[in-house]
Amino acid sequence: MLRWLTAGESHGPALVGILEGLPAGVSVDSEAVRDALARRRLGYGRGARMKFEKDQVTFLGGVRHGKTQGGPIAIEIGNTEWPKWQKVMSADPVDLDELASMARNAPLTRPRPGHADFTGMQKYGFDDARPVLERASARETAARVALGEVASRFLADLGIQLVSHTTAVGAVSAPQDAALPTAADVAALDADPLRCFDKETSAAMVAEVDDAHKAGETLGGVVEVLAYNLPPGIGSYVHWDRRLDARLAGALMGIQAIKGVEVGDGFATAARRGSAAHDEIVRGDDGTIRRASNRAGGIEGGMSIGEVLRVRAAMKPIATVPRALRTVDTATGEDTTAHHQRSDVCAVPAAGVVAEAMVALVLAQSLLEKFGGDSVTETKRNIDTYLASIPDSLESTGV
Ligand SMILES: Cc1cc2nc3c(=O)[nH]c(=O)nc-3n(C[C@H](O)[C@H](O)[C@H](O)COP(=O)(O)O)c2cc1C
Ligand SMILES: C=C(O[C@@H]1CC(C(=O)O)=C[C@@H](OP(=O)(O)O)[C@H]1O)C(=O)O
Repeated sequence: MLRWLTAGESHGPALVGILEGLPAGVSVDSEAVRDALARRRLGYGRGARMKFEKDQVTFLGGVRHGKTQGGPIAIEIGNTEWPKWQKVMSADPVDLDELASMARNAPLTRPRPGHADFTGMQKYGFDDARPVLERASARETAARVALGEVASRFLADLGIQLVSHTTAVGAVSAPQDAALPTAADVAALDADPLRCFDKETSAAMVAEVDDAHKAGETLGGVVEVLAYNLPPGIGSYVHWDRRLDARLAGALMGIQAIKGVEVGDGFATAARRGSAAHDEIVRGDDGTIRRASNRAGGIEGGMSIGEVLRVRAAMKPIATVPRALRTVDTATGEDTTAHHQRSDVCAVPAAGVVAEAMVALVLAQSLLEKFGGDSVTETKRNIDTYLASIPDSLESTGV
């Protein structure tokens, strides 16, 4: 079973991610993880911290000479902000008088609506939102992207490629019928300020971010993740928690600020009549069975069907709004406005990279559940044997 965990605070010394259950023989190194993390920092509308902070990557275990070894993989991502926060975020007790004199340590008692601040204080018994926001912060997604990159390398060894892109920022959306980007388009997507595949839409998104910034506002949007060459039969219809769509939805929903998930045409499908909603099974020119369309987004009955997997996640606008929202000061009881320092205006492009990482982890987990394997070679052999065992009468796309 593939499982993963992250630990660490936004301004602590480092984040740590652990991935357990990946076979041996996956090619990955620090540079690959650094590149993945650099992609997460991209995007028009991100805040000051993205410009001056660097992600310092160290493998602490599980990889030797550029190959996974089959044991747990531990990756540390150092926070370069740490020197400024050493006292405030020290694990060991510190001189309280010194701490009291530090502006950086002033208790955060004006909880921000849309964040975990207020309820986190209630729930964990804090009189300061600092410990809440330190762990609730999306800085943690750096650890997920690091682990997701290792999972992506495994998928690539099996011939499966992932692509993520931005389909909406605020009220600006890419055309519904726009062509889907493929693995060959990833460099172009990463070079686009919003990671949007449609140039005209991207320019409109830049203008939308500029406008929001000027108005002291923030923006959300929608990202899409595509998986190519996924074999049919990953996941299962037999039980709710084995459904691939359920797992993907949970993983995407588990990203900070994601408030909606769609598989395939999702909500649009709900408005269609049945005959225009599903993907007819037809015989292609080469004689194999395929789908006449892919409205389902590559999943039926909780299983991959061999068509392109397509999932979307909707992100709410950044909650630390410069035009500060109303709150109550928990120290004085007075009505006030929320705490605000620096913040992103829009982090949708970064959320796409995080969503891609979560999809990579879930697909790797579901593939390993079906095919197992202690080495990548063994997993690959098991996939090939399964595909070869499907009778001619059932041969379809992806087989
Ligand atoms: C990549 C990424 C970057 C984010 N950056 C910020 C930020 O700079 N400021 C902020 O207030 N929220 C930011 N967020 C969102 C908050 O972390 C999120 O709104 C908060 O955790 C509450 O959302 P929840 O109710 O879904 O947990 C970011 C989210 C992601 C995915
Ligand atoms: C640090 C990252 O994102 C942070 C996520 C975040 C939040 O509230 O989620 C708030 C901001 O942190 P700070 O308040 O320290 O500037 C972002 O910069 C990162 O993505 O690496």
